[in-house]
Amino acid sequence: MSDTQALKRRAGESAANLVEDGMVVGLGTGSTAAEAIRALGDRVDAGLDIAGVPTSYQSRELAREAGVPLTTLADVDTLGIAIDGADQIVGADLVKGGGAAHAREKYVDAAAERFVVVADPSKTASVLDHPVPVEVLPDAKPVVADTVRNLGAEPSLREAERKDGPVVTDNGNLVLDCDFGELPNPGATALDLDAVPGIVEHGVFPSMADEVHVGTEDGVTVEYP
Ligand SMILES: O=C[C@H](O)[C@H](O)[C@H](O)COP(=O)(O)O
Repeated sequence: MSDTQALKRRAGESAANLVEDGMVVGLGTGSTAAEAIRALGDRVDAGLDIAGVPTSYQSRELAREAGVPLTTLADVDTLGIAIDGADQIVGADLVKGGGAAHAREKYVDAAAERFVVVADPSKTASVLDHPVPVEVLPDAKPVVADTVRNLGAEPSLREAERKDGPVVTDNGNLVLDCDFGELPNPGATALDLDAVPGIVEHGVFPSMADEVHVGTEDGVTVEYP
């Protein structure tokens, strides 16, 4: 395991330890959330009684492998906690969607009573400036690209690494990575993008994190932004 992955594991285990018997847990996507899912699987093996709501194909398959029972939002009354990674973190503001899972992540993370972000130290910053992943309906790509240019961003279609052509999300859509430079007011950028027809969801998660667990060489730092 790389040094960075070991830090992600620390963060994931720390968040997984917050989960209590009887809880429904939102299962985030990505290499850090994966560590939390594996740690939850170990706790289920030891007798913890929970159900997980996956946010992607990846998190569903990983939860199955780890032995975490699964459910859906439609089948539960409350979601006690969601554990998810992030591409960049400034206080409670996040940019997410490096794995193109941000649409499902956003409604699951928002539905949780407690949204816990897990990360390695490279994810924390003093200002958000990560390109914003924007999931678009395929036919809407040209008009959404024009609109985000008018909003001041440079969009680029996310290409797949191991297939010819673009990334297609779990929902059958495309992703435009939109470089706005700095995002001094993430809430305003989120509202701008919310209003664009053809956008399914974007990766600005303003004021959403309740807790941030960062794995470090010495342990885990926990912030309550
Ligand atoms: O779409 C993917 C998600 O938003 C991930 O949670 C995010 O990209 C962070 O992933 P990782 O923990 O692998 O850096």
